[in-house]
Amino acid sequence: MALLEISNLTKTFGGLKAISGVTFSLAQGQIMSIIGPNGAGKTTLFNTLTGIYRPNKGAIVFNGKSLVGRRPDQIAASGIARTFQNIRLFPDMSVVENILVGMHVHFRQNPIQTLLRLPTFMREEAEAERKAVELMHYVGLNGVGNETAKNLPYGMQRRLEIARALAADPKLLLLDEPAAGMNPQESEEITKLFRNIRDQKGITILLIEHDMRVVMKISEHICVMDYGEKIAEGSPAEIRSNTRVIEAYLGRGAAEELHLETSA
Ligand SMILES: Nc1ncnc2c1ncn2[C@@H]1O[C@H](COP(=O)(O)OP(=O)(O)OP(=O)(O)O)[C@@H](O)[C@H]1O
Repeated sequence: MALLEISNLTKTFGGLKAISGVTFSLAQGQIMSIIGPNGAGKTTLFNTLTGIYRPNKGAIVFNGKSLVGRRPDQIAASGIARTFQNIRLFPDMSVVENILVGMHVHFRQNPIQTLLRLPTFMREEAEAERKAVELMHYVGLNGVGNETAKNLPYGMQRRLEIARALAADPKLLLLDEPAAGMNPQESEEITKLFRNIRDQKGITILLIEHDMRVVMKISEHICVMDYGEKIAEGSPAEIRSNTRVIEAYLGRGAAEELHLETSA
């Protein structure tokens, strides 16, 4: 059964169709990318999926339940976590505190327990901190638990965002341009991290990415958007040789280069 099924999804802003009748599905455990030129509607798709926008038409079914009309916090609690195109951390909080924020969707304490610092609260807090430190190590951040988030180098802030998303224990992870601003070595390392997240934690991944080396290396399936419409979908090899995708987005030179690199 598909974990996520999107059918005939449409989102307009005034007269502009940012998403126009898009249909695709994502199987449990799959890594899928959404690519396409600037303004194609990729981020709007994420914002519609996570309840920031309500679609004008269409259905979004996650884990057998409709998400249309549900609030972002309800959607997060149902198992969808995301990172953003522009990193959104709590800049003045520590690394561990930022990860703890990601866990709040599952905290069970009520305000009385918290205020009185009852044993249940203390136990849950200690357990949450232990889990936060574990996740910090998992994403490759070591010895920086007490550092203020804003003082971390850019690549480490990206990893921290991923740790915070994982802290919510998601079934589906949405990554919006996770390799943006990274050098080739950093993007290669982060690609490995995504594969580990899927292989070791069984988390399904949907990513928007402009770095075609990352996309072609990691994706099992690719969906291509242009002017709000899905213009193609398929395996990396199918997408690299799709004439419409080459014309709308990849360009002939880039497609040939990618073909040579991946067949080398
Ligand atoms: N809140 C909004 N109000 C009005 N128009 C919007 C809004 N959000 C997005 N748009 C428009 O919808 C279209 C799709 O934008 P979107 O950001 O989803 O594209 P994208 O594929 O993510 O682009 P990029 O690769 O540059 O991030 C664009 O024309 C954009 O200007």
